[in-house]
Amino acid sequence: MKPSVLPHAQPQARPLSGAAEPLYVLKFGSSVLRTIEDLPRVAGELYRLRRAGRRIVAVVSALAGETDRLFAEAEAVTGPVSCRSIPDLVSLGEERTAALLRLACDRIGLPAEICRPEELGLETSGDACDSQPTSLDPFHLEHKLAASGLVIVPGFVGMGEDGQRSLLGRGGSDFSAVFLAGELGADRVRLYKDVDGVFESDPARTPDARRFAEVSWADALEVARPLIQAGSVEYAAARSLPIEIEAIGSTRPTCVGPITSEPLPQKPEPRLRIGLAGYGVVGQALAARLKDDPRFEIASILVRQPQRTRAVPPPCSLTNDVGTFLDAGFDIFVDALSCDSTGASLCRTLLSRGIHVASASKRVVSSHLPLLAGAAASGGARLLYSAAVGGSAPILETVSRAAAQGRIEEVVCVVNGTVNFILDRLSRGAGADEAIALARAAGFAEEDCAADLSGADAAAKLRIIAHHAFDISPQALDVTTQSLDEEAIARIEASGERWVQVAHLRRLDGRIEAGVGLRPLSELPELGAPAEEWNRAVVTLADGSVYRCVGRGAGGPATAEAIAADLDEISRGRAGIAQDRTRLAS
Ligand SMILES: NC(=O)c1ccc[n+]([C@@H]2O[C@H](COP(=O)([O-])OP(=O)(O)OC[C@H]3O[C@@H](n4cnc5c(N)ncnc54)[C@H](O)[C@@H]3O)[C@@H](O)[C@H]2O)c1
Ligand SMILES: N[C@@H](CCO)C(=O)O
Repeated sequence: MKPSVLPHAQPQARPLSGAAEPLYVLKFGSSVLRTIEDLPRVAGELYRLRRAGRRIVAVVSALAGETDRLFAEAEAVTGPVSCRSIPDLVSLGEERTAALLRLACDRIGLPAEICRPEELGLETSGDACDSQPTSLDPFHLEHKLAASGLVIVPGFVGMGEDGQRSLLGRGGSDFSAVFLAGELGADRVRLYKDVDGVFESDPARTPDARRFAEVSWADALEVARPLIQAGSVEYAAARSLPIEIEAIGSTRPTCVGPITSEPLPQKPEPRLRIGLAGYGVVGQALAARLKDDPRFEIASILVRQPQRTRAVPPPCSLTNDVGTFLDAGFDIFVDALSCDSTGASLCRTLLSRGIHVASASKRVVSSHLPLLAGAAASGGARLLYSAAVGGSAPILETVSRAAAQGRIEEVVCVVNGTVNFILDRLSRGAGADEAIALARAAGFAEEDCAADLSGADAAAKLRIIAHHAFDISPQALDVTTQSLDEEAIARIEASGERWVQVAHLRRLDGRIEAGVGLRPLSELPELGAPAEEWNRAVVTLADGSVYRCVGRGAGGPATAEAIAADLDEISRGRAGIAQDRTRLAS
């Protein structure tokens, strides 16, 4: 059956200005954003893709049931009288989700902007509550995208010919996303659903339904009508625009595009088992983050004191015995320990046995990287450690991306959340002891806070950054440090200025100069204004091009998100994960 194609206006697709990074338009509807409990997984998916260097327009629907509730509320006021202004009320559902999602992004240190209906430039025609998009003026959207790389757009709403809000008809957020993708010339448009693609029939009712890897626009209109809004499929067909349909965390979207392939039976993927060492600030935040992720199961947790009460109930029993910890059997080891010797020895042993490792410990990674990389190579395992540097600020990814483009000349960064937090508070009149106590209470500081204050923590991170920037061994780098001691604090307080602990790497006379020092922020305009525990990095190449990134440098949720993205990466390469868990015992 051929789709009936609506007569949409078809302006030429325009790439966004300065479009270096691929642009993805993603849509999160009420099947994946049912309640506020679902926000962390959606924010995590956005974080994962931003970290991988994608620019994102994220279109959201109202939370489940919200649109019906708002229509009913409107009707309670209007009765049978037809009112043009119903979209003003009903579109609040999508605006609320956009604001909630931005909060969830902020919590994990992912900058995002919201493009409100009046700024979006999406014009519509037809009935106010069942309109068709006709054109897009992306001026504000482009501006916001250039500023943060992630723009959240309330779906389902546009502006009618009379300049008032209009609605795109039920399921219209799909249409918002596909239309924006088409008009912006996006590299991908993906609609996230609670099912992993398009099936012959609803897998909730027919569990053995087969799944399409590819389904044509016309066939999608036949088999996937309840899943994808028809208008968006018709628009995509008219523009020859492929649409991806997938569940969060999936690696195999259905492509709704030019062809239909034979559907295949679904094989559920077994969960990946995680051995989590450390159940403090980071370990507990990771357990909370993975609670509803069907891909992972925390199988074993190693701690110092199993009897202590924890704020996040552990998903399995805690042990302080390494043998018992290992006996549970797992595919991935997460190092969230404060004890370096235990962490280093477990990482090395497990990597050599083929167990993948995600580490949050800059001390372990900066001191043992060549050894650990060797163990990973011999065991055929992956070693990831994004969380060890910058918390959720994707500093290592940004540096690696820059290094792939050209010769790095300089890296200037803020990489210690605790010190940045303290200096920020000092500049706002707090006393040093109070600021340090607040940083500790927030879970930013190391077990021994002296490592933060002395610059040793930043120096360890700088060594890892240098490895990614200049391909040198972390241990080979000499780093000068300056301590935030009483004398420095007195000098900073007397200056009345905002100071930063800045870490830098610079090519100088054929060697790499590296240092961690305290400077007034006014001397470092390129750093912007990193507030509280936020970290940032500015990477400059020999040709003058500049790469930047920001994120929360410390704290449970941000650090756990970086680990979750590492776990996601491991899960995506799961073909390489051996299923023989007896390796642990050997
Ligand atoms: N807190 C942060 O903001 C943050 C951010 C990024 C990285 N990190 C790193 O993550 C790791 C954990 O940090 P945290 O803040 O969660 O620390 P934490 O002190 O809150 O927790 C440490 C955990 O390690 C366990 N532990 C310590 N020694 C042990 C031993 N010998 N055997 C078994 N268990 C042991 C403790 O019982 C505790 O569960 C550290 O390497 C830290 O540098 C922390
Ligand atoms: N103590 C560290 C934790 C993140 O590595 C900091 O404050 O930056």
